[in-house]
Order: sequence, then structure tokens, then C-alpha cells
Amino acid sequence: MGDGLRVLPGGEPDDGGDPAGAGPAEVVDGDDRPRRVPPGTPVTARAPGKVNLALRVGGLRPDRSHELVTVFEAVALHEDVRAVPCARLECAVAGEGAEGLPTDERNLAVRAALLLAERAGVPPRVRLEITKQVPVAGGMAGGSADAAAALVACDALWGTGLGRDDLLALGAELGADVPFALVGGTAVGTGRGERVVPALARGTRSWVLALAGQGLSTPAVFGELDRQRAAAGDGDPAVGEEDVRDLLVALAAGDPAAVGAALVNDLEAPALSLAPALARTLEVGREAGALAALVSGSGPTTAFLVADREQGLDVAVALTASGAAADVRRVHGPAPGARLVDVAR
Ligand SMILES: C[C@@](CO)(OP(=O)(O)O)[C@H](O)COP(=O)(O)OP(=O)(O)OC[C@H]1O[C@@H](n2ccc(N)nc2=O)[C@H](O)[C@@H]1O
Ligand SMILES: Nc1ncnc2c1ncn2[C@@H]1O[C@H](COP(=O)(O)OP(=O)(O)O)[C@@H](O)[C@H]1O
Repeated sequence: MGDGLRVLPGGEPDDGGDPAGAGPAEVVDGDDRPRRVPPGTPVTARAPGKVNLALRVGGLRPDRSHELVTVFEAVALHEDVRAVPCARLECAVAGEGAEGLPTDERNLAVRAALLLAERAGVPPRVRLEITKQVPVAGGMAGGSADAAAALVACDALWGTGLGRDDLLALGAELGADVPFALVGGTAVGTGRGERVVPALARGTRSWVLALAGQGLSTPAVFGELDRQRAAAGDGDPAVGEEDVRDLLVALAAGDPAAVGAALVNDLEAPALSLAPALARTLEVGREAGALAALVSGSGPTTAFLVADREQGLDVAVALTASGAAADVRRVHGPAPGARLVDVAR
């Protein structure tokens, strides 16, 4: 966690919310004492990026997305969205990959604010200031984290009185990964990935993330999986929670080696097909001693599970020195879902 920052408990599941227009958000000040922030006060919400510890992809659904079962882990690489009163809707983006990002309705945080305003029946008056740490189009759901943080921040700013379940439903409309960015932790996702249930996971895990120079398109990676399956003559597999059972057992036991052995990603082969250099990145990290390695979601970020700080340093140095990664981050998981934070200014 960064300097001068306090975590505020706005993100507890199912807080119910107050009646519309009467809902000060509860936050904690620098002495960890609860404090109520009335609507109209500038607020900052923070949401995590994620790694899929398991991602099993089934067939196409009528809505053209894929049925899947996944185990998400939120990691401490986060997005901050500050919501400031404004006469209209404005958006500014800074940080990792900010240059290429739209600040109009194509931005997921803007879409989240517009959707929340429409459903809550309030005018969409806010300036959203996004600070990114999660790589854009990296398979770590940074855009989804921005959407989740915008929902939480605007909900507090406008005092909409919507409850946690309402925000989760809005999140599912915005994208398959948005509900998980609200929930955080370690959780099982089913359906399109939008139905999220927390998993029993003991301990914390250390990750080295290898960032790629360029992003990968999520629809293109799913499309390549379909192409590969069709070429192999494979039908679409049925997927269910039994496909991630070994991983859930390992997480419940808090056994890093068993967790490493159970990591799996059906999007890894199509991601490697579209970005072949990632095969070497995985190899370099494995050779440097990582317990396990996989492509994060649709890629191209690769994630290396490491036993401790020393192993993490070895893997990070090997990835950087070999040129197999454009950049590296060392993070831990699980991290909390979208919540208000008090940034000292
Ligand atoms: C693959 C995953 C793994 O967690 O995330 P990323 O690795 O990209 O972050 C997710 O399934 C992505 O979630 P998200 O990026 O929110 O997806 P959406 O915005 O809802 O959909 C973007 C596109 O991804 C494809 N898609 C997404 C979810 C799903 N269950 N099946 C799909 O086929 C569709 O082509 C869809 O048009
Ligand atoms: N706030 C945002 N942050 C990142 N990407 C965004 C955002 N809003 C819209 N997008 C678009 O969504 C696409 C992928 O989003 P992102 O969540 O970064 O990657 P991924 O889906 O691989 O996890 C990007 O190509 C980008 O143009």
C-alpha cells in the first residue's frame, strides 16, 4: 500500500445501503476511526487487478460470450478512481498505459458512471480522475477495475442509496470481470464470469508479473480458442466447478506447491498462438525457479507464483535481464475488492 493512504471499509459485502439521497459513505480517517463522508464530498475508490488461477472455457452462449468457470485472485496492483463534484461528466487518466486510452463513453469508468446515474435517477455530474497501475489490455482486468471503482466512488459522491447487490448487477452489465473487481479476494466465477462466489483460501501468495510491450484483444483470444478447437475437431467441453476442484482444495489448504500444480488456463494456448514470444517468457521464469507460471487471463501478462521474496527477486531479475519481459511487478494476493480509500493530500 502506498504512502499516506488509509483503507476505508466501504467495500464490505452486502452493506445494504441507505435510502436514496440519504447515504453518507462510511470511511476511516488517519486514526482508523470511522467517519461519515456526506454525498458531495470528493472520494477515491481503489480496485484491484486480477490473475485467473484457473480458467476453463466451455462453449458459446446465445449472447456470443463463452460459458466458463474461473478462480480469480485479486492482486495488489490497483486502480484509483477519484470522483470530484463537477457540472458535467469529465474524465482524466494518468499512469500505466494512460496515453492510448479514451476519456469519453468508450472508457469503462465513464460507462459505469453513466449507467449508475441512469439507474439511480441522478444527473451524471462528476469528474473522474483515474490513476492506473494495471497494464492496459493485459489480461488483468484493469478496465473492469476502473468500472468497479467508478461505481463505488460515484455511489458515495451521489449518495445514491443503492446496495451492494445493485452495484454487482450494474457491474455485470458493464463486463464479465466487473463483479469480481467489486468483490476481490479469491473467488470462483461462473456463467460469463460475472457470477462470483468467494473461495476459501488460506494465506497469501507472492506473484511476479511479467508485463508485455503490447496488449492482446480479449475477443481475439477467445476467437483463436474457438478456431483451434474447430481445427482439432474438438467439440466445446462442458465446464463446471469440478474442473477447478483440485485448485480449490489446494487454496483451502494454503499449500503453494499444490496451488502451483493446479494452475490452468484454457486461454493460454490461443494467447501463445497470437503472441508466440510469451512461450519464452514463461520458460525464463520457470528456469529461474518459479513454482509455476501461466498466462494471466487472455494475456499477454504472464504470472509467476513464487515461494518467497528471494525467489521472487530471482525470477524478476531473470525476466528483466533476459529481455523476456518489458517490465516486471512483484505483488501479493489476495487483495480486497473495490472500496473507498482516504488518500492524504
Ligand atoms: C478473459 C477474462 C478472464 O477473466 O478476462 P481478461 O483476461 O481479458 O481480463 C474475461 O473472461 C473477460 O472479461 P471481460 O474483459 O470483462 O469481458 P467482457 O468485456 O464482458 O467481454 C469482452 C469480450 O470477451 C469475450 N468473452 C468474454 C467473457 C466470456 N465469458 N466469454 C467471452 O467470449 C467476448 O468476445 C466479449 O465480447
Ligand atoms: N479505463 C480503462 N482502462 C483500460 N482499458 C479500457 C478502459 N476503458 C476502456 N478500455 C478498453 O478496454 C480494453 C481492454 O481493457 P483491459 O481491462 O485493460 O484489458 P483486459 O480485458 O485484457 O484485462 C482496452 O483495449 C481499452 O481500449
